[in-house]
Formats: sequence, structure tokens, C-alpha cells
Amino acid sequence: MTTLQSKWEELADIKDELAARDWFMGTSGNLAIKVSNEPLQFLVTASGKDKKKRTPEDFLLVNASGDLVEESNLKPSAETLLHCAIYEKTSSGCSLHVHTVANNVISELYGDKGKIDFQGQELIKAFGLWEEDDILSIPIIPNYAHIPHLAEAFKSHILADKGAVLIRNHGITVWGKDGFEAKKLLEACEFLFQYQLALHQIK
Ligand SMILES: CSC[C@@H](O)[C@@H](O)C(=O)COP(=O)(O)O
Ligand SMILES: [Zn+2]
Repeated sequence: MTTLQSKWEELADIKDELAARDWFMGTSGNLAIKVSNEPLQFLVTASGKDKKKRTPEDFLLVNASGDLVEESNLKPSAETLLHCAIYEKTSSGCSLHVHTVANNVISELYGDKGKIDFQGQELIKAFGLWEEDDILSIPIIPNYAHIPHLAEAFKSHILADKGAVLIRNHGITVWGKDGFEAKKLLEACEFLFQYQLALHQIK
């Protein structure tokens, strides 16, 4: 199996798992996985498709600028520039973006603060935060309709090889060294958001 094929399979399996959680409502969400460093090339979901379905056209190979490596009648995700920013600034190997009700409500509740912090919650260990006083701080940025503008705002929060950024009333993007890590971070964030919303209900 070539690297391209194995990366395709890795991303397709993640897509299926996230689809099983119903995290691709209304064709939302996009996923990417790095295939090579020199030249930088990555697979990204084709724009506007139903990501709950598995088809041979689910992913497109793009370069560091987000342009197609080979001609296609499909377009790469409208948000490919966010994935480009991650691979430009880090050695991360996979980036995942989903819209969920929980991440949208949290982004609205905490958007004016520009971040949401979690401390003393076991799941922050997914981000490598093991000490009792460690804080997981997830930035929340405005949702600019102009994607190059959104990508610029997003870029300033890409500070390590793994991370997460919430886009207000839009969704979350996470990245990690490979598909396993990126999915772990995404699941941890969604757990923390649901936990926080549950706390709001009883307080
Ligand atoms: C109609 S879904 C919302 C989209 O505008 C976008 O935010 C999204 O996540 C999916 O866009 P896509 O171009 O399919 O990757
Ligand atoms: Zn989106």
C-alpha cells in the first residue's frame, strides 16, 4: 500500500467514526491528513459533500497553498486554508473540523471572553496537561465569512503541534501528530463542552 493509500484509509476511517457520532450535520465539517512533507501535500475532504457517506471521491490531494495536485471536477473544502495554516506552522499530521451544537453553544457563551478554560478536569490530559494546576485554554475567534481573513485570525492561535481553536457560532478545528491524536483531542473537547453545558444547566 502506498503512503497515499494508507493516509486515505486512515482519514476515511476517522470520517466514518465522526459520521457515526452525527458530527457532519448538513454537509458541515472538513478533515485533512498530511501525505508528504517535501513537497507538502495533504488530503482534504471535497467541498459540500455528504461526509456521512463513504465514496471514492471523498478526498482530494492539495499542496501547501491548498491547490489541487491533480485536476478534478470537485473542489477542496472551502476551509482548506485553515488546514494549510496548520501544516505550514507545525509538524502536525492530521487536522479535523466539526460543527456540533455543543461547540457552537460554548463558542457563543464564552465568545466575548475569547477563550474557554478547563482546569481540574481529567480529560485535559488528552492535551498532555497532567499537573493539577494545568489549564487547558481553548481560544475562540470570530467567524469571518472571508476564509483568508478567517485563516489569518486562526493562524495566530497555532502555537504547538497539537491544539484546538473554536470558531464562534461555527465549529472547532483540532490538530495533532496523526489521525489518532487529532481524533482523541476532538473527542476530549466535545466531552469538555458537553460537561460545561451540563454544569450550566444545574447552576
Ligand atoms: C454548509 S456547511 C458549512 C460550511 O460552510 C463549512 O463551514 C464547512 O464546515 C464545510 O464546508 P466544506 O467546503 O464542505 O468543507
Ligand atoms: Zn465549517
